[in-house]
Amino acid sequence: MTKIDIFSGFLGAGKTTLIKKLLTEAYKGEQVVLIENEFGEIGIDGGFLKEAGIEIREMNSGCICCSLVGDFGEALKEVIQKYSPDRIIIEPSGVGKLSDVIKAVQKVEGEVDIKLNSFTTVVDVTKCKMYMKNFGEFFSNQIEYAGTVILSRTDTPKATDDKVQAAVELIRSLNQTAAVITTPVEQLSGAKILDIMENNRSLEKELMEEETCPVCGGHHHDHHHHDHEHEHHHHHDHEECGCGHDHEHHHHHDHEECGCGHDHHHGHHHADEVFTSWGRETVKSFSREEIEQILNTLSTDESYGMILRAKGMVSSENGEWIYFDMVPGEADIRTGSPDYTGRLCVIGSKIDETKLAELFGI
Ligand SMILES: Nc1nc2c(ncn2[C@@H]2O[C@H](COP(=O)(O)OP(=O)(O)OP(=O)(O)O)[C@@H](O)[C@H]2O)c(=O)[nH]1
Repeated sequence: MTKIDIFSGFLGAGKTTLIKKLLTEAYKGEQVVLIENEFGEIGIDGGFLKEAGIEIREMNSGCICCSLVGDFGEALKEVIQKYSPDRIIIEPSGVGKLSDVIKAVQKVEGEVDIKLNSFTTVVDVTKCKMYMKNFGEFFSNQIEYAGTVILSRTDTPKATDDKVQAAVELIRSLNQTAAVITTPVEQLSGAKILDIMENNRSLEKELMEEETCPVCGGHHHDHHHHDHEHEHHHHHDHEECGCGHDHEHHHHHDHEECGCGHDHHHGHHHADEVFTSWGRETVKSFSREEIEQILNTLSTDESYGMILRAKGMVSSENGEWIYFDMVPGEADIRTGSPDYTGRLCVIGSKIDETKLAELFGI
């Protein structure tokens, strides 16, 4: 039996950071396979995880949701047959829909020995409101279908109590049952996080399970079995055409774009209609100051489009490599070991690729 853990989350939310923590603190000793579905031209996360000895299968393809159902099922079966791992971690594209991933896994559930173990969504607490407003279709889906929501960046000064509270309320408006983790993740052990993800027990439920039930006064073990268990319902119920899309309110006209033969119009957007990724390989060297400047420009200058994410590794003049990771208003720049070539990736909405190339001077 292979357990499947899905970690969804918008671009830059902190999925990889969380997965790394769980790999060392919670999944130790287990045979784990990570399946990533990167949106973008370059799968930048692949490298370091590969170094950690973990198998990765990347599927860089434009039509994310359909390709998920297509290659994804095969990839999943192949991995299970080849490795029979204890666990498979799926990190879907940041702009994918969690419901699509869940459906894709359910489709192979009958064919191989797997258990859909957990669906977790990482949400950047500082951007929750803004993303929900601008990219609700993708962002909200990830929250709606989550068993656990983990707030990231609750450790930063921007995350005031009011802000965290407001984010929790927004999340609650979409999902009443998920456990929402608001404690900064570094204060929790990986094992603790895994326990929350797998068991998602509300305090109410824990109280119910105590020897003397605070509600009925009886003992729940042995003969007294009351029905106080509130099972969580994940939304598994729209499975019609097998392409992984929700066609509930859609009429089937004759538009065939993504190969699944169904109509995805009427307010239903593919990630690649809304988000663009711009990626380059480059041998150009940059100084730390240049990268700082560029990232600052991307954060503040709207003429480049609505930039959601920039990430890369480039060489610098002194032989060191500069690694950067940026979400609007927040850039992490560090040095690291040389990579096989310099890589840049910028993701956003309505981005101006020509201007981006000019900005990076390539
Ligand atoms: N301060 C703080 N930084 C975080 C937290 N989580 C993630 N980050 C930082 O945010 C950046 C992006 O994190 P990743 O883990 O790569 O995010 P991701 O969701 O995997 O990103 P994509 O793969 O691009 O979708 C990195 O620089 C992380 O160090 C957090 O809880 N607190």
